[in-house]
Amino acid sequence: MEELWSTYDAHVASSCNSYCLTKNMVCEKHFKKLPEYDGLVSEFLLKAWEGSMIQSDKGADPPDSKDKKDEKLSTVTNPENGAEILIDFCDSYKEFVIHVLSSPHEPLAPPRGLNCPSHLHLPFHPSPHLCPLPFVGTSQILRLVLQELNLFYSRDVNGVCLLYDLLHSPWLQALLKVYDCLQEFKGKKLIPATSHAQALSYEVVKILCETPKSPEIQELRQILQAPHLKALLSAHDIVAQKDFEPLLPPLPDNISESEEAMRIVCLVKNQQPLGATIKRHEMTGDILVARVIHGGLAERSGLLYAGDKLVEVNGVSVEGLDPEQVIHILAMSRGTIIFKVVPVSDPPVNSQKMVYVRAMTEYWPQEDPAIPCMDAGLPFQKGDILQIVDQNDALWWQARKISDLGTCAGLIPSTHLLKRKQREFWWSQPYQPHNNLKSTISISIEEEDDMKIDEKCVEADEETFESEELSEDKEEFVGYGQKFYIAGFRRSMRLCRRWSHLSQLRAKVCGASTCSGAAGAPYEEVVRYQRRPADKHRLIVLVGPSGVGVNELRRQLIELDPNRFQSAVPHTTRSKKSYEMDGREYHYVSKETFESLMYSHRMLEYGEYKGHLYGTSVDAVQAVLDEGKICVMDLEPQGIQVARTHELKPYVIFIKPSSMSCMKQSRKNAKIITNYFVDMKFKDEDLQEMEDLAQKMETQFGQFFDHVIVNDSLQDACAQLLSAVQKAQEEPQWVPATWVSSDTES
Ligand SMILES: Nc1ncnc2c1ncn2[C@@H]1O[C@H](COP(=O)(O)OP(=O)(O)OP(=O)(O)O)[C@@H](O)[C@H]1O
Repeated sequence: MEELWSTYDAHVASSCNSYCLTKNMVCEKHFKKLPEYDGLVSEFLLKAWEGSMIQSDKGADPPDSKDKKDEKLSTVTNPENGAEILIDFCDSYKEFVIHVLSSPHEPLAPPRGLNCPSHLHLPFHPSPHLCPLPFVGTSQILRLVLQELNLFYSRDVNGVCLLYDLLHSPWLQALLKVYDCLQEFKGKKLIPATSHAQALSYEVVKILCETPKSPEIQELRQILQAPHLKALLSAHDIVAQKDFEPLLPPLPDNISESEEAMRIVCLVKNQQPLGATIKRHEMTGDILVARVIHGGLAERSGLLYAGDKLVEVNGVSVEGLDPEQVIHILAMSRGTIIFKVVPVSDPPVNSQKMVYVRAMTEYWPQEDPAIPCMDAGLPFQKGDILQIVDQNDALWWQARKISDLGTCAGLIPSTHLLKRKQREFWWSQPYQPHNNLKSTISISIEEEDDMKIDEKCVEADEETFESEELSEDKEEFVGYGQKFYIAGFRRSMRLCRRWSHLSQLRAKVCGASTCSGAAGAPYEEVVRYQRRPADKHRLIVLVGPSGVGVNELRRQLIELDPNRFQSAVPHTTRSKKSYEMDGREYHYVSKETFESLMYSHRMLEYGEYKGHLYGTSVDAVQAVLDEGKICVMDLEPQGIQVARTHELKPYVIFIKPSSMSCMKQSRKNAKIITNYFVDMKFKDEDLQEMEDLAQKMETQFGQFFDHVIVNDSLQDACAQLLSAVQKAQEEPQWVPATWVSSDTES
């Protein structure tokens, strides 16, 4: 019985309190508060509760648990019972509040519950004055509620303790005070007290100068003459003297019943574009709002929607006009533009979620005659991350660059449209490079030829080769003067990377593979990825034109902390030399094993050099990552696509040459590794070639580069590399969405 009651009490008590709160909150808007009712309610509840307890105590025998349901019923139906009185009172109190609010000028009658139980002897002094109420804040109401709760608190009513603590908490009180302040200001229309505050200030200063000096006068003069206050008053006057509220023309009196409902929209033109495009309806010839650009003036006004029919612009009827003529009227208008529109019956709702994509191609609206409005187009470059805000239109989406999220969105071609454009272009101009859309599909034969090394050189003296390779082996064996051995720097492997057979071999394998599967997609959906400390590290891939310093930087990074950074051990089919160890310089495997790795796409890169196969496998990279280290590898750009899997999550850093003049200076003593000379100095042609190649790489593969480092000063470049590698592992980065969706295998 007691358990039943306590639950019930807590419920009724909180209901009654919420009535008080509701009453006060509603009343405050219209009438003076009636504090006597608040006290009355609590007093009444308390007495009713005591009454009910007396009733329950009077019950002859303690009830059995099986009868609990019946008891609850009898509790409610017994007229002498406190619970019923409580409920009855709450109902009548609610009715009373509603009555007072709905008919404020009628004389007050006491609430029903307050008259009935004579044994409670409640005093009742209704306030005869109901007049408009000054603002009574929520924090004040809370204070009153707390006062009432105090009564319950002192008598240890069940559940009140908790409620009291909650309502009494300083954070709630502070929050409500802030809320009150905001509410108070919300209702106020801000009108300047004077539009000549600056002149007034000068006047005051003048008077102060003439009055006898005192510290207060001195201080006030200083304040009024401070430049920031002068600037503030000047800004105030500029705003105060302007009338920003456009005046709408009066509605005509003679609007017939049958006339379509019109909306008159008034926009104040500023430096920004209007943010809407128009079109002509093919059948009716009506001028319609085609789209409203997100974040633009029209969208922010909330008054124009795609599909609205334009009737007039600045009082000029648009009937029979071309969209261009309407645009001309808009362009000529200054200040306020008034549209008369027939609103669309069903304004479109954008319920799509925001999508982020990486642009895999570049787009220049100025060079695209098909764009509905050139000025509304959003130009972007390969690798830009775009926030797509609207995909309602099948052909033209709306997007922003994440580097510029505060601006209004722009039009970009949809995936479907961009692919169609690419197809049309390829069919129509097979021999021309595209002006505004450059393919992301793998390297063309012509350009690939530019990237591979001159075969004449490769066919140079084999003997020189052997002897030079041997001497390099020895040098490499001692690990650049260090006590540890660094794999993956052998000259044969590096030359092999550049060797033309690489692309030929890859062409054979990829004919049947999916390695260029997503190459044609103009946008790649991306998400923010933050590597958790327990996750494996991301693979670091360095890319750059031959001779730019990729290997030098990689070596310096590894030497900096060999326990943290490591290369993957490559595979080769050549036989092991006497001083070599399997798994240190290379993994020595048979041609069959190598080919099986190749055909099962477990090779990130591979090539042939002097009749032997060389390459780096996914497993070799994984082995480094499994040890908890960061694997740093050097890849030809064509290999990036293969490495882009959720398994390795590569972070690609492009090493870029600096300007020719800087390079001539910095590479004075540098040596190129070639297959025909050892320790050859850079010639001007080499540097020029490096620059050209870097440009080609950026144009073709720039969309895959997560970071670019210009290798001018070796020390700076190395510091930048270290910081980029740390960021890649520790800070959130944009990665393809497929890498993080758990069910997707890439
Ligand atoms: N910033 C720099 N300043 C001076 N010399 C540099 C700089 N960066 C690299 N070098 C030197 O340039 C030469 C070529 O560098 P490196 O061997 O790293 O080129 P690479 O990009 O790996 O080319 P490849 O792939 O053809 O081996 C080396 O002698 C290296 O020490």
